[in-house]
Amino acid sequence: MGRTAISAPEAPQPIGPYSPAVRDKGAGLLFVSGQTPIDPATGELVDGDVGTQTQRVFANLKHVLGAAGCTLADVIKVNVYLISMADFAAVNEVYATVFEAPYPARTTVAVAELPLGARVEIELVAR
Ligand SMILES: C=C(N)C(=O)O
Repeated sequence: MGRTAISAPEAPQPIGPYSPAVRDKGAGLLFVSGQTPIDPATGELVDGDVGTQTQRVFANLKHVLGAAGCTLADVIKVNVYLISMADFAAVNEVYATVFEAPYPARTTVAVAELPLGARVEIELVAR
């Protein structure tokens, strides 16, 4: 199997049957599962607005990337899921503090719902 699961003890544990990240050795890519704003200390969503939620999501993503020996500088593609495009500007504000140009490619979509009632979920591809 070309799939190597990455476990990330400092990140929230998966809330379903998936791995925090999977490395594809052949392609040299790391696929990081969508992170929601779960506080790993409590296992619950952080209190606060979408900006606070986005900060928590990136903290979680950094833990998963770190467990795979990667950083945000290794990220090439980002998928952002929101429950409302009214949150787009607030998410971009946080996003611009965590990535530097040249920015990864990115897609942002609004969906009907996210797990646990989160306002934002973000997944990554890194190399
Ligand atoms: C939170 C997730 N990544 C999921 O449920 O797929």
